[in-house]
Amino acid sequence: MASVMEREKQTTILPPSAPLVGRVTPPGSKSITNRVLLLAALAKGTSRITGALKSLDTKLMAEALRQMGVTVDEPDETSFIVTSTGRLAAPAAPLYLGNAGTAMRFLTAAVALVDGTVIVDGDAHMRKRPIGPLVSSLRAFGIDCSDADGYPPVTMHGHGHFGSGRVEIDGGLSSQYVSALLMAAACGTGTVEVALTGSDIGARGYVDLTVAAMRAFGARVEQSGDAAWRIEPTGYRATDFHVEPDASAATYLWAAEVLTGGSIDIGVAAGAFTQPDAKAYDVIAQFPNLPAVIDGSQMQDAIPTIAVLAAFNNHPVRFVGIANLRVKECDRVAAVATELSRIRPGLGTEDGDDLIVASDPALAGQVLPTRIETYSDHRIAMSFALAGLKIGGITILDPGCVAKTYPAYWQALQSLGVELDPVMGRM
Ligand SMILES: O=C(O)C1=C[C@@H](OP(=O)(O)O)[C@@H](O)[C@H](O)C1
Ligand SMILES: C=C(OP(=O)(O)O)C(=O)O
Repeated sequence: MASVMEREKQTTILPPSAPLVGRVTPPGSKSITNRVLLLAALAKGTSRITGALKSLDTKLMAEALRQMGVTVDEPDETSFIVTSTGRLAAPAAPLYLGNAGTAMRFLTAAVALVDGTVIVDGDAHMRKRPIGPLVSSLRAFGIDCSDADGYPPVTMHGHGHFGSGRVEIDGGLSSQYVSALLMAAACGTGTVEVALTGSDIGARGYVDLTVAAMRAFGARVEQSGDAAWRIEPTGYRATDFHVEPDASAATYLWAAEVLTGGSIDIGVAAGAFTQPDAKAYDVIAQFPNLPAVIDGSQMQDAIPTIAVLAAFNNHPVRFVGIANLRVKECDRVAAVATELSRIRPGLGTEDGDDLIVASDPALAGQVLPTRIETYSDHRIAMSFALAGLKIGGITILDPGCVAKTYPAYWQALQSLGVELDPVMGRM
């Protein structure tokens, strides 16, 4: 066994000798938790959020809201109780959002509702993730804000309201820009129209998720045509809200099930999710005959999962529509190609913005000692752990990075009978 000193630095997966069988419920959805935390903060009164995700990304959102005078209580492991005046107060210090894309983007628009100056910042990774299109769109709408050459930190000089009229946004790099504007727009002085310009948004399902959450908190938002939304200045109404489990987290369990020929009950049917990544279920279910070409544009966070699965497929797989993966927690196109090829040279290659996984069913059962670099990216850690279910010697470096969205991930694998060296607790 590895020494205590090494515990936080790595963990090695021992391929299970039997199919994985058991019950694991994924944690609450990150996307939905961070939407409803913000909407509850913009509503006057008390909202009880149950089934919520408690992880780095949602704790950073909750902390930022507290800095702006909102009371966010945490009575148990899966609930937040949010009490607000419906207004966000100017914080005494910059808001620090780590590498939480949802928190960074959603708050960049929402802090326009503050009467005063707010700095919205993240960690070194976030400072490389573009915010320029959102900031330019806010500026063109008449909101006084600036960024650092298209990247965080953002400095906002808010006037206590969002204004009214038409705000245009290029959501080509991130759908989160569109969601951010939509959520802030219900706190306008009049009707706001949010209109897409430029390239279409990749994962539209996330915008649908935003609209659904807004409606649950009393907003009136209607889609006009394919590329615009009209939002009435209703503000938000405090509401009790139950968050569904995280579909991206579910992809690791679905993949573990098909890879080991097991049976993992995640407590919710794939068809019951409202999040876009649930589309991955139908793809994963086709293993070991995954489609030869997979369009990842509508299930982006599931692509590292499916790419690792593809390594054991019966034939190669080309992933298309995944250029946005280059601006996630790390450049996931490069990271997946590099780390697959660390397992076996040529297993993953980049072709423009596409990813090609060569696939080799004979990998299963081999011992190929490999140290997987995770680039502080939870999804690289969680997806490459799947390779360790079939190949001996897979070591995941910095396993604690799963804390971003799935702090109990290693515990979940262990509860299904997977042995880890060292044994891992909650991150
Ligand atoms: O709106 C959301 O909750 C999310 C949108 C997606 O990001 P982009 O819109 O940047 O593609 C996704 O990758 C992210 O994990 C969550
Ligand atoms: C891209 C992701 O996160 P975010 O953009 O919210 O940081 C993710 O969770 O895979």
